Amino acid sequence: MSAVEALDVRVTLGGATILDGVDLTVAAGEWVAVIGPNGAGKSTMLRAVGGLLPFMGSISLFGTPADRLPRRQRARLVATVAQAPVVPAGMAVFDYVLLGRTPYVPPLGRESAADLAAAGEVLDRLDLRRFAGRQLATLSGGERQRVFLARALAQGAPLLLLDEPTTALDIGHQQEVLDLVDELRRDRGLTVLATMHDLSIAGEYADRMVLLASGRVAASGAPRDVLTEELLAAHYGARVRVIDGDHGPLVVPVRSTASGA
Ligand SMILES: Nc1ncnc2c1ncn2[C@@H]1O[C@H](COP(=O)(O)OP(=O)(O)OP(=O)(O)O)[C@@H](O)[C@H]1O
Repeated sequence: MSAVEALDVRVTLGGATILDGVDLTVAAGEWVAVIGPNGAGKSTMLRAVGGLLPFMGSISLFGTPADRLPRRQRARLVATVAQAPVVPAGMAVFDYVLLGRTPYVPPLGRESAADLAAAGEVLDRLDLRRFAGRQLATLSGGERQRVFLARALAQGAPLLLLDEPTTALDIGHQQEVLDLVDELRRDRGLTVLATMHDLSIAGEYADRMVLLASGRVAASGAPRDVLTEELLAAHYGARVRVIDGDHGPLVVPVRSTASGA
């Protein structure tokens, strides 16, 4: 069964067509990276899959049409890390991560010992325990980004939607976070749909890629089929060399000869 099956998804915002008939399938346990230039519609696609905006067409999650999933049930299936999540003012890191357990807390009830343990375990795995009592607002951008991921992981959902999960992270933390997500994918069969701007990193971790351009799928397939010099020139206007890496193609930007010495 597919974790995500999106067919002919169309989104209009402010009178403009943002997604213009996008098809996207993600098999359970797969990691699919959505790439494409700024404004292509990557975040919009993730938000449609996550139920965060209205769309036309159809999206099914684990075989159930998304619009038939009650909110609470959807939250047990899909966890999203947005690009810039709204952070409640004055909230401590542990309490924020604990919000991930909301879909399991009975109405008017309190978090159980298991919920507290789940939040603590994620903090440990992301090496964030020392920040547990700190106010979220006092963390650095990269620390905060890992806390956002921690909250999503605490949700324990089988589908993880990541919108640019590594933008604020240094190279070591980028690898730490993506390796952890990959490990969870192997251990728990987690499915990952992620927008990613770093094409080499996307190619190393993703099984498949979908290249969006102007709200349509311009290419999709294995990283080596999508990360080609021709496609990247055509859709990003980028001069790059693509070289073979151990785990996928590596994309190296090349300076224009006209501006070189
Ligand atoms: N509420 C809105 N009204 C009008 N246009 C919108 C609205 N929200 C988003 N857009 C436009 O939709 C397009 C796609 O936005 P989206 O955030 O999905 O792009 P993206 O591919 O994720 O880009 P980036 O790489 O810059 O994050 C952009 O041109 C954006 O300006």
